[in-house]
Amino acid sequence: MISAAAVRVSHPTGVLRGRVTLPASKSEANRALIIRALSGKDFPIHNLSDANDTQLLNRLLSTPAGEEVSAEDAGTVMRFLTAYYAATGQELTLTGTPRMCQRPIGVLVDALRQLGAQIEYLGEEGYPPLRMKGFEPAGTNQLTVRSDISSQYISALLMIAPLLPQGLELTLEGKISSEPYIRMTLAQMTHFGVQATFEGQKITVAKQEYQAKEYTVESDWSAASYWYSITALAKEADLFLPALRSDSLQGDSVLPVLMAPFGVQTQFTPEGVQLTKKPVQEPLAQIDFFACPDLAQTVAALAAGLGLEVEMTGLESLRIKETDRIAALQFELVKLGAELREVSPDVFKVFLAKQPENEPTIHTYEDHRMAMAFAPLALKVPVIIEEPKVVRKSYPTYWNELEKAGFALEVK
Ligand SMILES: O=C(O)C1=C[C@@H](OP(=O)(O)O)[C@@H](O)[C@H](O)C1
Ligand SMILES: C=C(OP(=O)(O)O)C(=O)O
Repeated sequence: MISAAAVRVSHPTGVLRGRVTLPASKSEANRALIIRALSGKDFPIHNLSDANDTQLLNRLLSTPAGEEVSAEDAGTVMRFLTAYYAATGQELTLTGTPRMCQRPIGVLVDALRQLGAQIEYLGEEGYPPLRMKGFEPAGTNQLTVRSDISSQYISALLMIAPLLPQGLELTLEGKISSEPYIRMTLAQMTHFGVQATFEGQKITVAKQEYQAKEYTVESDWSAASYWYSITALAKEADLFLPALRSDSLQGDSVLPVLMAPFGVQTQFTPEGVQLTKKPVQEPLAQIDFFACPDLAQTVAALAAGLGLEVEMTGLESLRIKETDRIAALQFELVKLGAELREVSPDVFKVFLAKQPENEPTIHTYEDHRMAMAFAPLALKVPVIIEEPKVVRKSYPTYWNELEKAGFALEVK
């Protein structure tokens, strides 16, 4: 099924009970893998994600790098490896899918060049592919970097910071987008014995050594969002999601608060969370995704499915992800009878526009989150999801889990 051109998804009863398996967080896993490689030490990383983004990075770090390395469509792999290969002075070409070569990397390359990395653009200035040509410390440890485009540049720089001759003093310029991911990076560095300070717009990391220490990756809250949406759209739902914690490092663990107005009750237990369907409350007037951009598609599709009009802000970074996610949402929501319109600069609103199509076919734009965010709508009308294999990026077992939860899947 995973290789089919499309899959028709429906749910005969609308009633869901039981236990769901989630992938481990690819964000946490990929940080642990980079830190382990930088430490030069060996230690176990438990619950490593089976997501392609993580499997790919693990493979690339555990075999000698060839002349050309592909980060495929994985943003963290591309950005974290750029800094890793720079700091370790490796000479090779780093590239990715055609879409990856449209995702900007100039902020990171500029910063690494200031530190002494020799990096050449092989295509368009500011974008992969990159030719990594070695590292000669430049004598500066003070950098100012824009923080309003992608937090992945900052995380990449922070992880190599303790290896630099004088550490790093990083001043963040502008709004700090996806900030919880920066805090996740610092928390994982602390776990491995590296101290840093983050005050206002300034992050300081002295030269230090990473310590070997076991690490257990938490389940992925971004993946959990699809089960929140399923719970909200179901007639009745009681679902258990294992290995999620209330003291999570992941910013997407804001879901219990975000999803309560949509009628999802979250109960934490020592083993994970129990989701229960409740009546929809007064929905939030406006939801800001600046700190949790990966939840935007889930919420936009859910609002359309529930027939709720919701204002969304903080969507700037969506244009440079796996696809232009704003454009993708605008094209696909129409099929569900909704419209995503920019009502003022940076404020988007899901409007209810017309009757939904009978059996909409959702195009997924090589974006895992388009497939996963729209499949839950099968609880309202059968939906056809194109290119279902896209889920392998972060949640390869997604379709099996839907089947276990009573969804009917028919390969097209
Ligand atoms: O650091 C990370 O693990 C991530 C940071 C976020 O990207 P941006 O910082 O580019 O918003 C997020 O969207 C992505 O899925 C994972
Ligand atoms: C944006 C994402 O990933 P990345 O930037 O790491 O490709 C994502 O998983 O939604």
